[in-house]
Amino acid sequence: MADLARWRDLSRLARGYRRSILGAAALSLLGSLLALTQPLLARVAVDGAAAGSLPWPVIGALTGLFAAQASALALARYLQAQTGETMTRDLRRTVAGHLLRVRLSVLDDGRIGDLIARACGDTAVVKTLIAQSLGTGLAGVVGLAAAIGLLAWLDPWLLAAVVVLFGGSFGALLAVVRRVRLASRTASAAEGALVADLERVLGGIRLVRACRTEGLEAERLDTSAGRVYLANLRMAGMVALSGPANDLAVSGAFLTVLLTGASRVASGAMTLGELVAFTLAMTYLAAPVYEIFQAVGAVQQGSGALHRINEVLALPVERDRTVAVATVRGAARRVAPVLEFRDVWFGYRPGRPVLRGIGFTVPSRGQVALVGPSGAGKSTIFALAERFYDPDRGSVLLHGRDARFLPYARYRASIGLVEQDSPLLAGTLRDNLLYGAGPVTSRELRRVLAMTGLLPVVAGLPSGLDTPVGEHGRHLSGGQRQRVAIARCLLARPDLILLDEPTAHLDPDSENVLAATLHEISAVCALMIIAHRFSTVRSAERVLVVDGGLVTGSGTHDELLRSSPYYRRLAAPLLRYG
Ligand SMILES: Nc1ncnc2c1ncn2[C@@H]1O[C@H](COP(=O)(O)OP(=O)(O)OP(=O)(O)O)[C@@H](O)[C@H]1O
Repeated sequence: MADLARWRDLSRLARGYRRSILGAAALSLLGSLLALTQPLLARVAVDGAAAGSLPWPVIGALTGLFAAQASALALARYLQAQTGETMTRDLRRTVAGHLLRVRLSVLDDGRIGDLIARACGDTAVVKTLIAQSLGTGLAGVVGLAAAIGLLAWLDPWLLAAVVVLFGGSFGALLAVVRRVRLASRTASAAEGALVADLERVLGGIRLVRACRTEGLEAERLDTSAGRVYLANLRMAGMVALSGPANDLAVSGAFLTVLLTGASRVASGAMTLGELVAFTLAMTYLAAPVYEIFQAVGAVQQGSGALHRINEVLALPVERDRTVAVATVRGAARRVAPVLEFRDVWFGYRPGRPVLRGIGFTVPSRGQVALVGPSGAGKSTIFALAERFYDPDRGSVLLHGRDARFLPYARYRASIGLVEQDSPLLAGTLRDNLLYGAGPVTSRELRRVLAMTGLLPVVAGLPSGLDTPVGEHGRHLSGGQRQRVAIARCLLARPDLILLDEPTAHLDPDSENVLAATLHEISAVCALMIIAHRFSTVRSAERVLVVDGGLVTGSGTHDELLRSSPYYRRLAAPLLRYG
C-alpha cells in the first residue's frame, strides 16, 4: 500500500516533465541498443582476424557505433540532469511559496530550521531521484530485456548459468534497498534537526555569547551532527554491502562463461568470435542491471525526501474564503468603527482560552491604549487583530465587516503593525521604508519622515536613505528602528496602526518625539497602542484595561482613575515612573 502511494506521488511529480523524462529515456535506450549491436560486429571482426584478414569496413562501423553510443548517453545524461534541476527549482518554488502562506499557528510549533532543510535539502534529494532513476531505470529495463534476448540468441546454455548467478545477487539487493529507504528518512530527519539547531543558535547568538553557552551549544550541535553521521553511515553501509554482492555475481558469471566457453571453443561447439561476442554482450547486461538498482535505490531515498516535502505541502495555509465582499466606502466607512472585537474567545491550545469573551471598538481616528498585567492577552489581541490567528468563537470586524470573509491581503492593507522590537530587514533604509508600501512619491516619503522625526536621522547617515541598516537593522538604535517601522506602516496608508510601545526607557527627547509622532498619526488614522508609558495612556482618548483575557474597564485615564480601583492599582507604577 505504502509502495503504491510512493509510486503515485512520484508519477504525479513526474507528470509535468514527461517529455524530457521520456526524451532522456529514449536516448539512454538508443545508447543501450547501439551497444548491443557491437558484439555482433565484434564477432565478425574477431572471426575475420582469427582467419588471418582484418575486416576494415566492420572495424570502421564498430568505431562509428562506439562514438554514436557515447554521444547518445552523454545527451541522455545532460537531459536527465536538466530535468532534475528544473524539477528541484519548481519544487523549491512551490515549497517556499507554500511556507510563506502557512498558518502562523503551525509555525509556532514547527521548527523553522527543519522546514528550511526540507525546502533546500530534500528537494535536492528528489533531484537525484529524477536524475538517476526515472529515465535510466526505464531504459535499464528495456536494455536488460534486449541484452538477455541477444545472449539467448548467442548461446542459451551459457545464459542459463549467468541468470542463476545474477538472480542470487538480485534477491540480496532487493532486501537491502528497502532498508535504504528507512535509513534515508532517518538521515533527512536528523539533518533537519541539525539545521533547526543551527538556526536557533545563530538567531540568538547574542544571548549565547552573553550567557557564555558556546560550549553547551557546541555540544548540542555535536550531538545532532553525530546523529546525521550515524544515519548516513548506516545507509552507506547498506549501499556498500550491496556492491560486493553485485561484484561477486558479475565476476562469478564471467568466470563461468570464460571457463565453459573455452572448453566449448576447444571442442569446436563455439567459435572464438562467438565467445568474444557473448562476453562483450554480458558487459552490456551488467550496465542495465546496475542502472535498475541505482534507480530503485534512488526511488527509495527520493521517496523519503518526497514524503517530507509532501508533509510541508500538507501544512494548512491562510486561504481566502471565496465570498464576494463589497468595499465599504464613504459614510458607512466613517461611521463604523475601524476595528471591533465582538465576544472573542481564543486559545493557543484547545481548552485553554487566553481571550475569554473580549469586546471593544476602535473609532476611525484617535488613540486607544491597551493596558494590563503581563500575560493578560494584549499581544494576543494584536495577533487576532492582524488575523495571524482566527478566533475560536465570536468575531473580529473591520469597518463593520466580519474579517473572516475579507481577503487576507485586503484586510491587512488596512491594518499596520509595529512590533515592540520593530524588526527591520537587511538592506538600505529606503528598502525598509518602502517594504510592502507600493508606489510612494518622494513628497509623501518626506512628509512621513518629518512626521516620524526621521529627517535628522536620515541627514546624519553617511548615504542618507541609501545607507544599509545591517542585519535586523542593527546599525540603528531601538528608538530609530521603531520610528522606521512606524514610517513604513504610514507609507502603506492603513486605516489603523497597531503599535506595541517599547518597554525600554526612552530619554525625554525621544519620548517627546514619539508622543508627538503618535499624536500626529492619530489625526490621519486610528491608533491602538499596547501602552507601557504614562504619557501614552494619558494622551489616549480611550483606555482599555485587559485582565485575564477580558476587558475589565474602559474609559479615559481620569475616568478610570475615579471608577476602577483595579486600574488605580495598575496605573500606580505608570504614574510613578511615567
Ligand atoms: N504563540 C503562543 N503559543 C502559546 N501560548 C502563547 C503564545 N503567545 C502567548 N501565549 C500565552 O498567552 C497568554 C497571553 O499572552 P500575551 O502575550 O497575549 O500577553 P500580554 O498581555 O501581551 O503580556 P506582556 O505584557 O507580558 O507582553 C500567556 O499566558 C502566554 O503564555
